[in-house]
Amino acid sequence: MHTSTNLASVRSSTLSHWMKVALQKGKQGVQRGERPFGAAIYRLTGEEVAVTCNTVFSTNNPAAHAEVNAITQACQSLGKTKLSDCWLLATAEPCPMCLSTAALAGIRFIAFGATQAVVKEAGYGDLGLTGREFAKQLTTDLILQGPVLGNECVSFLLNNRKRDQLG
Ligand SMILES: Nc1nc2[nH]cnc2c(=O)[nH]1
Repeated sequence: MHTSTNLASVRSSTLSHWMKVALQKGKQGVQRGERPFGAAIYRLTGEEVAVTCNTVFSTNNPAAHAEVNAITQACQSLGKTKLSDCWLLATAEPCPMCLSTAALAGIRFIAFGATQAVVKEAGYGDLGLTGREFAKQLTTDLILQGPVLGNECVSFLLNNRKRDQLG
């Protein structure tokens, strides 16, 4: 796992731009009553493949995290199950479930905004293992880069703290 170097040679300004798109989608989700998480998938060439938000509430599906939705949508849109030529952008550090899904899809490049500590502070699911800790256990080589657009992503989470008690 690498946390600072960008081996996929995408400019940090490009990552910030992609993160803004994910953040915007997360904000749209909040307006519809969803939890404050957005994600996006871009090809290394710069092509936008998927932009999604958390839909746990509207689908009654605890696995409908923004990142899992993005991976599902990207695979369906590209008609394949491997996304090894893609970046995954997530407004918050992906949880172990999302990282597992990304690894299964062959994703090697992930950028996140807010850390798991902020996710926890905002009252959202803490599995006791951060994405960064989990990534170290994976046998796949993963670049997990963050924070990207950290201040904006932290504010987004903290301004939308959990009010429900449903997990
Ligand atoms: N990264 C991330 N963490 C979450 N915790 C609860 N929902 C989510 C989500 O959609 N994404």
